[in-house]
Amino acid sequence: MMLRVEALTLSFGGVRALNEVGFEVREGEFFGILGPNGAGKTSLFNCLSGLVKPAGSVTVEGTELLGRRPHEIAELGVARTFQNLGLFGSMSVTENILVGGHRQISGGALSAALRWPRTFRSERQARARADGLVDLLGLGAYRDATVDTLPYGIRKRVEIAKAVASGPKLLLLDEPVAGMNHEETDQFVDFVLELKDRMGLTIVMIEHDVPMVMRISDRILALDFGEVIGVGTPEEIRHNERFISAYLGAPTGAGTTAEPQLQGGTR
Ligand SMILES: Nc1ncnc2c1ncn2[C@@H]1O[C@H](COP(=O)(O)OP(=O)(O)OP(=O)(O)O)[C@@H](O)[C@H]1O
Repeated sequence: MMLRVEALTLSFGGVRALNEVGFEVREGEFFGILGPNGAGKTSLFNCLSGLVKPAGSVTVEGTELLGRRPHEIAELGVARTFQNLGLFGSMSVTENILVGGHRQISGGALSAALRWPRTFRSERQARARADGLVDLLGLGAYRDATVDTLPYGIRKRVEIAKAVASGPKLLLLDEPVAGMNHEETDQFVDFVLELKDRMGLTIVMIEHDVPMVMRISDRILALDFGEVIGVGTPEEIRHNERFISAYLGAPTGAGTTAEPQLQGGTR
């Protein structure tokens, strides 16, 4: 199992942000996380990336993550993007990717995808590697562009390129299409699915755009008030009564499907 979360519980004072949360993500899955504001999605990601200290267990391919520091978790092959762009705006696309790839790898999915030799150490080689990633991700036209000058959708791609430059096996995407228009969102979906295939990634994604999550995910975890209210295929979640009422704020009649009403995810 790529990711196994068991009895994850996190409190802030009297607020229980996560309550006995458990689920599993299989290798190669695209796993979406949905829930209204305050459901605990960001808290969950913060647990997975070592930013907070919950109770419970989180294992990646059998290795316990809880108790490890964020850089140790990154070294175990877990990469993350944030809601706000984590880029150096005055640096070029390639320079940003070089920063992301500072954790040198000598094998793994990225090397395989780009056919790199097993050991690859020098600055020149690191640059060649970043160039390869730029091409792989269709960012060639922007290679030397300063990040601040690029459209938002492209900057988001650069951020993801930076996150995967270290050759992770598990990628955590935190609201990647927030702030994108429909066209940018569609392009992003194509981009991220190709990236996943090319690099053999497992992806876990938080996103408020319910139709997009339904479209892209193999399976979905639905959270509300820090608890799991459903895990299943998009079709199963779409018909899950607890999920529907969490989004609409009231119980709904039999046969109702959530999707037409679900655009924002706010209560
Ligand atoms: N640092 C904190 N201090 C106190 N309470 C917090 C903190 N972080 C989160 N919470 C609370 O924990 C609960 C879960 O919040 P969280 O941010 O994880 O939800 P979310 O699903 O990511 O929401 P959103 O969609 O708005 O980002 C909320 O009640 C929130 O107010």
